Amino acid sequence: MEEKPSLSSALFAGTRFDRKRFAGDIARFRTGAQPAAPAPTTPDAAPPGPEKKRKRKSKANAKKNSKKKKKRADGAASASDAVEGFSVFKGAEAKEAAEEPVEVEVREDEDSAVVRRRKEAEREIERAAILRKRYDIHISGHNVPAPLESFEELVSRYDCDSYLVGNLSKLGFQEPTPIQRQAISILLSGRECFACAPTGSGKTLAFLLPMLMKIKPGSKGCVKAVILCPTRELAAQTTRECKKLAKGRKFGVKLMTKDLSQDGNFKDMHCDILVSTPLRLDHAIRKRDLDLSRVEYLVLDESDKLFELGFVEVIDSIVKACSNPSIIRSLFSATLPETIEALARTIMHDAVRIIVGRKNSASSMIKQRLIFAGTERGKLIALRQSFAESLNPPVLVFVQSKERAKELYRELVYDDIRVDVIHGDLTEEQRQDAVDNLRAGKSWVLIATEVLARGMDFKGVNCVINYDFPESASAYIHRIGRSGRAGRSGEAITFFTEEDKPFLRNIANVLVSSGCEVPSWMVALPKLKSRKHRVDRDRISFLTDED
Ligand SMILES: Nc1ncnc2c1ncn2[C@@H]1O[C@H](COP(=O)(O)OP(=O)(O)OP(=O)(O)O)[C@@H](O)[C@H]1O
Repeated sequence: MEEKPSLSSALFAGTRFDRKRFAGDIARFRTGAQPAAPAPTTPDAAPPGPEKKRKRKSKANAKKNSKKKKKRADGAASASDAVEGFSVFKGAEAKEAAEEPVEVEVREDEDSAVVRRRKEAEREIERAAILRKRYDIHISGHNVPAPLESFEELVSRYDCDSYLVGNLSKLGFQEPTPIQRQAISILLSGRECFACAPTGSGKTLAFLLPMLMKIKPGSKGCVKAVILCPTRELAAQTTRECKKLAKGRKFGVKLMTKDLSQDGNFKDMHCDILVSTPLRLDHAIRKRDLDLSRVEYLVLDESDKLFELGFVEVIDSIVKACSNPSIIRSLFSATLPETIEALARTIMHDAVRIIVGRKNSASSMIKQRLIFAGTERGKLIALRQSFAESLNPPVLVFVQSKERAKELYRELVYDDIRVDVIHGDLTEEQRQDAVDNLRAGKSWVLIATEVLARGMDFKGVNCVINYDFPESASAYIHRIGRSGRAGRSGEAITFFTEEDKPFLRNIANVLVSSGCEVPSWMVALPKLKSRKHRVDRDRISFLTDED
């Protein structure tokens, strides 16, 4: 509890007025209108012809005397008190010249231009609201840029390099997903954001694309962007995605491996974008003199997980090491617990909060089922039965600990299915092999602990089985979110025993909020104080050690 103030102060420090970042706001203040995009030059905006001028002159003369009087009354005060925006129009020279009728006309033209721009801004706001409604995007924050209508707007509105647009198309991304529509425009306008969008909805591209558009490939020893991920597997996956998107430009994209963290010579390394887990990055900062003072972008992916447990202090020191005052920080996750949100709400400066769909809910693409298996033995029988009836690989099976992962693997390895296992006791290579084997179809079933629950993108995982009941609603949402990604449908089966029954309510509520049916007694169960559900379970394995 002690860490929060220091973390937050570091995370959201640097709230001084940044002219570069708020150039849009300054422009708006100057014109008095609120254009979300540069005001188009329409024929209406052209200066009036001579005939029009003569007609206006007589009208203007009628008003002139009263205006003159008012001007004199305002006098010196208006000149000296002029705030930045007004001084543009109210310099001493301009005042003298305003005695002439033609200047009054100019002012009228200016007035109509202001009105026109205001109308344009209103239309822009309306258009943005329609887009947000269509894509179920909810925002809070002021002057939030309009969501993208299409990837083409990256060029027309933000002057995106053609190589990047080409890469999007090569990757098969035709339309931005809702989170991409909103988060990209916000980050490109130089604003910070914290974003919550369903699993598999394209959050990775939502932070990679603006990053690649804003930073320039540079020289040795200058890290410009840092992406923090809670697990090594996710960091490796994000590095791969980033390289694919950056193809054609000489960006140095580096994954913080164990070796790099312990022996890396960062001063001589060309590394524009660094992807890491918190502990490895912290180690490199402290022991290898990694300089992060010129980082322009900091992304905390799976941010709620990063803030959990022992990571808080580490994240705090990383955030402090990224000391560039113009840094743009963003937080992304499919779950945004109230504690993290409350922290961000009170202290994030000028950040926009984006929620796509309903906060903390499962992807609507997943068909979810809860199955009562009675006992631990019952779960093993139910699993085998389900594989016998229909095994539609790839399948992910989640258990609550590495011991149980090993036990279940020993059970299933004798069955006629291609099964593999991943947990924290394996080497980094073994873990990566397990992931690659599932991706390549060499294994059909992968037994996993929580290490695979966050962010991992296996195309076409058809089914997630929660062999062990998840410890919280957010763990459930992330686990089952390994299926039903990028618009595909998926299935999630969760076994529960007598021991899990008191904890069913939380998960049943997730099912209800994503439109799945559950028996009414489940949601009527009493609310528990503890949100975490950790059970000492009987061993899975019925084999003796000699077997
Ligand atoms: N605009 C797009 N059009 C089509 N597919 C996309 C688009 N953007 C991303 N994808 C694909 O969608 C899948 C899921 O994306 P991603 O891994 O970024 O999801 P996520 O929202 O980060 O999920 P999680 O919360 O589980 O981390 C990936 O396979 C990615 O290639």
